[in-house]
Amino acid sequence: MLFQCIRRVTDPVESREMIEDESTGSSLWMWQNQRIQRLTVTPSPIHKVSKVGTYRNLSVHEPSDWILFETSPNFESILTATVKSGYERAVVVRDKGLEDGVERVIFGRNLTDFQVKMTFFDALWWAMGTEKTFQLDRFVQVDIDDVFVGAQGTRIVEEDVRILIQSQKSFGKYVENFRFMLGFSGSYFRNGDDSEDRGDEFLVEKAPEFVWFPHMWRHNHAHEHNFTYLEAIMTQNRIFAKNMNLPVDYPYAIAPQHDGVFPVHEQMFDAWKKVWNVSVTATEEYPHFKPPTARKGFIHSEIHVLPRQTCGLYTHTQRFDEYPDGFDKVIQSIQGGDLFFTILFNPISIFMTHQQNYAHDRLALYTFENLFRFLKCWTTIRLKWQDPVSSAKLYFQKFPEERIPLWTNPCTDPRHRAILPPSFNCTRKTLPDLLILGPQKTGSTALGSFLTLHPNVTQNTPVPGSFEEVQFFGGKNYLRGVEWYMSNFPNTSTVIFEKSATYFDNPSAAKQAATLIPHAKLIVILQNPSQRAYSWFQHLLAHKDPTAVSSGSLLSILENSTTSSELKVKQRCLSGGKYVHHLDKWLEHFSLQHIHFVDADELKREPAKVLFTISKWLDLPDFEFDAHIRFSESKGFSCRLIEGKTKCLGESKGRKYEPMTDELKRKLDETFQLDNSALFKFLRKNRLQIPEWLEEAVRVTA
Ligand SMILES: Nc1ncnc2c1ncn2[C@@H]1O[C@H](COP(=O)(O)OS(=O)(=O)O)[C@@H](OP(=O)(O)O)[C@H]1O
Repeated sequence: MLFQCIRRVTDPVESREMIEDESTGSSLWMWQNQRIQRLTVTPSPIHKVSKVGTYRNLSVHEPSDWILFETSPNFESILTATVKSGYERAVVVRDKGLEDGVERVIFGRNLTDFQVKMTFFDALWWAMGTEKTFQLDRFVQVDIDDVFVGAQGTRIVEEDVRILIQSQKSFGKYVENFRFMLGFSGSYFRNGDDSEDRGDEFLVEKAPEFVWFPHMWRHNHAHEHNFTYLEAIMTQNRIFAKNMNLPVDYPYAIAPQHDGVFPVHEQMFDAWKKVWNVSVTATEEYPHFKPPTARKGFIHSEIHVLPRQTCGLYTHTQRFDEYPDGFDKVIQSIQGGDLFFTILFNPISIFMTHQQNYAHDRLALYTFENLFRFLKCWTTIRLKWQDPVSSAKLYFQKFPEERIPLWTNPCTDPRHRAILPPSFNCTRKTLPDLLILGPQKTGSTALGSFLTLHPNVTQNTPVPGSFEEVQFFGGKNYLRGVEWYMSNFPNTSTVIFEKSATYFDNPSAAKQAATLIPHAKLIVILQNPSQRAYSWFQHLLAHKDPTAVSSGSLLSILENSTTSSELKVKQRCLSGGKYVHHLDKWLEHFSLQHIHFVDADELKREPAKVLFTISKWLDLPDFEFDAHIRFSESKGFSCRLIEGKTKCLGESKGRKYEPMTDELKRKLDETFQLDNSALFKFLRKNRLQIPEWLEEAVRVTA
């Protein structure tokens, strides 16, 4: 409620309490504990989806707990109640802002009533200023899965098919171009009694009336099979479709029980593409079956996965009186309940139904006819059908942020674990416990190599093409999926870590890492950002980066960058050093207790001490790092001692180059001044060790 400070007076006519807002001095008056008889959507610029002029009479059993507003030239009703005495008052009022210059929409009640709820969303869209761009089109697709699957006595017969065709035509009144989409597993064709077999035959005779899409040959669970087998059974289904002249016009398929779509079974995706050229599917499982309102889409391996909705009907719901919890639940869901709002909120709704819902009492036809009618009656939205390829295009245009999936750990979710291919071995540890985030050029390789000296610690197997790093989160490898990520880690019970110095300043890495490995610990190395930038520039020179080479110096890049390649070099040199800026992202997803900071200078100076602290933090048994790390005079850095031999990092780590000029150092220190001071404050506030270089940097600029 907007109003907190109120004055009560008693209305002599209705003996109800009238309340005046004193907190703002507003002249809005309201009535408490009202019973209302009718609700009418009043003309107003705010209504977008609610159809103006529609009204409904409320039952006498409705509670008398409504708060109503008195309208006036300053406050106009946008949803009007008629009360017993015949007076009209506002359930939702628009404050035109004439008193204090602020326009508002004020609700006197919670959002349980669907008209109030619709008005609330209209008001939200209005407040966000979306009224001009607001789209009223809603695309609806009704899939009838398993048109041939079902036990005898549950299946459709010829008459059901006739009614289905009629309904498809009559639904066209509400949904432009409406077509039912029929999913088939050919092996079950003519698997019923005589009348049901005739039903199947008739459906195939009438095949061109519908849009068809494949499941498997039988009701196969994809996760149980490899590519070869999946290819074979899909091909069988394809031959069936060809022999029966089923028009499979769109590259759309549905996996039985969504098995193989999420968690992704790569081999099913490959077989789909090879046999059916599939580019669109839908699932209820991403990111998870529950809650249905949070379902999303994603694109993987060029297949567009759209979210799929349930409509309260399942294979066992064939008759009105058998509906679990009573059929009233479905009616409530249609009449301003979940089903109604599913269509309202989603630009594209793909509903799953089954053949059985169109047999016997034909509950699906009842449900959708009433749902479409109800929507048509109460809203201004335009219901349409379009093919799944167009829907996928539209969906990912509207929600581009959903294109890249957010991988979860299927092994920790019983529902997902049950449909995992055997290649996902959840009995062994497959994901890292620790990430060394970098940033780049801070000594992350040295730290990782020293850490592997501990017998209870293992690193990922080296990945070719990315300096041995996995570079999964926030990078191209992320698109290769969880199974690929897991394949980089050995089967071991020790602490597993990977270091990808690209993670720290990547904008997507924190969220992706937290979604897959929420309990992982993280290490961040704090290197003087000026030194880090210079080291990165040396790295570019060593790799003969044309922009770095032609610029002549980092100073020139900092001062004169204009071209996009120069700006990119500049950004790459500077970005990683903006510690607090990037840390904010990681701290959105991980607690500070999960993050350990290493001073890069200390790592160079006293690596064994740094490693000792880390092993304590990781709860590892004591290990004498001292005895396994030696300083190499020729390298100028500490190296591992393995079987008596000094093993230093390669030439690209600990390069020999001229030190920074004073001028460049000044310029860089100046550039990082604010970032350094933010890092200093952050560490001090959280009682974390402040590196000497940072103390110095802040002192100099203070
Ligand atoms: N023990 C040891 N051996 C070799 N190098 C060491 C060591 N400790 C820290 N360093 C410093 O590490 C810098 C390279 O950092 P990274 O490994 O994080 O670089 S990378 O981003 O992974 O390429 C590298 O930067 P450059 O000196 O510019 O080559 C080193 O300064």
